Amino acid sequence: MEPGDSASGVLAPPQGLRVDPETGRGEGRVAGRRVPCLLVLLSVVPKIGFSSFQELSFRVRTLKFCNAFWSILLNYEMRVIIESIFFTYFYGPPITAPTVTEQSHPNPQQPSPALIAPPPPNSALPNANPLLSPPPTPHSFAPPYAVSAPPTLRSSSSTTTTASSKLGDALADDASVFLHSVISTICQLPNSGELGVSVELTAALLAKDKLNAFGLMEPFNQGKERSVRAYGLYPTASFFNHDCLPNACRFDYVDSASEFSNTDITIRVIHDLPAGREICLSYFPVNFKYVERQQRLKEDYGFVCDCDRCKVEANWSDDEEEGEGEMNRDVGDDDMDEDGDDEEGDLETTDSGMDKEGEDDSFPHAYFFIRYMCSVDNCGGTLAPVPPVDARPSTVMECNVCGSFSKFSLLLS
Ligand SMILES: C[S@@+](CC[C@H](N)C(=O)[O-])C[C@H]1O[C@@H](n2cnc3c(N)ncnc32)[C@H](O)[C@@H]1O
Repeated sequence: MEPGDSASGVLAPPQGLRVDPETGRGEGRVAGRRVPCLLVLLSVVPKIGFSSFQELSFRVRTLKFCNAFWSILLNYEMRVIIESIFFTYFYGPPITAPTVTEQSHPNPQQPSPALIAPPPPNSALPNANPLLSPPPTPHSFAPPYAVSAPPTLRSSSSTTTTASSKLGDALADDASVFLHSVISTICQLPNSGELGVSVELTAALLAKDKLNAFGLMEPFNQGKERSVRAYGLYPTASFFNHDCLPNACRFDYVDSASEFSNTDITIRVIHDLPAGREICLSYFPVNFKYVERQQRLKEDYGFVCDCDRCKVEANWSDDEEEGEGEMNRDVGDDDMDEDGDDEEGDLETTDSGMDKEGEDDSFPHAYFFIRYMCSVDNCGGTLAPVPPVDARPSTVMECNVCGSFSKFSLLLS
């Protein structure tokens, strides 16, 4: 740790974390200095949260989690668009000096100004209280395990441009036409007459917003695919680009049994990073196969991934893909017990977390799977070191999906 880093292992702002242009990917988060793996990069409160409507019970439970979590629900689409407008008009200026650590809802009695106001009492929307009426339809478009943010929502050029000019050309489909009509009726935004909300803007905001949300997932269940229960928008966390071999990962503690359960997220690095290294998350569990990953990224995020792992796996046969799990274990038996290389040392690490010399060209990420992928069946979670407690480094790795802990022996050996 360095001066300014907190005793609980949070990276000192703001020099620790930059936002830099990344060729072909807009902007991305970059380590402003060497980041040791035990540090928490970000710990952030959602500016806006909303239920996925897939689980009615969750809506009730969010009230318990956090009073400041915006829980006045209309329906999903309605909330998305209103929230987006709110962001665009009121949070449009770029996040120039990111708040690296935000206190979790310091005063629930005074909701954050980021929380959008409920509609006026004379709202024309029928059944506005979600606890009284089921949602009209579950949404189908938001990805179930993802973080993403459109560059334009809070891009560096957004300070002076109007909302419509910075949102690009989203297609005005039926949903946006409908939403626009609803908004026009009920959404009494300050200055709305002056700013105007067109159908195109509505469509663009809808498209942007769905890329911005972090899904807060169902608890891990080995036999069941996890679905999203709620979404949160965490603007300071929205600059992380995707990599299929991430060097950081996201944790939330919605289901924590303790009194501290809430909708905050933390981003933690999984291994040491040199200054200048881009910091990436995986937008889905790391055990997804190549074809599945590419499809997800294309459909949900609009890009073709050409990360190091994809470059290698693009040439793999189906057999190799199928045998991946087995392969990992084989390689692990060879590597784990003997190498014990020291991540705290000065070796240049790749994004598989291994020093370059030790990598196998045909399967460079074997090392990543051994060290950083959870070994619990069907989990696919990423392991990150638990942050220090009272400035004492921990020796434990935590899985960001199933929450299991394992010994962190290699790093500290
Ligand atoms: C969460 S945002 C990340 C921040 C974004 N780059 C920006 O400038 O605002 C996700 C979007 O970034 C871009 N992106 C993220 N990872 C990428 C990657 N590995 N390759 C290409 N584009 C990527 C895609 O446009 C994606 O929809």
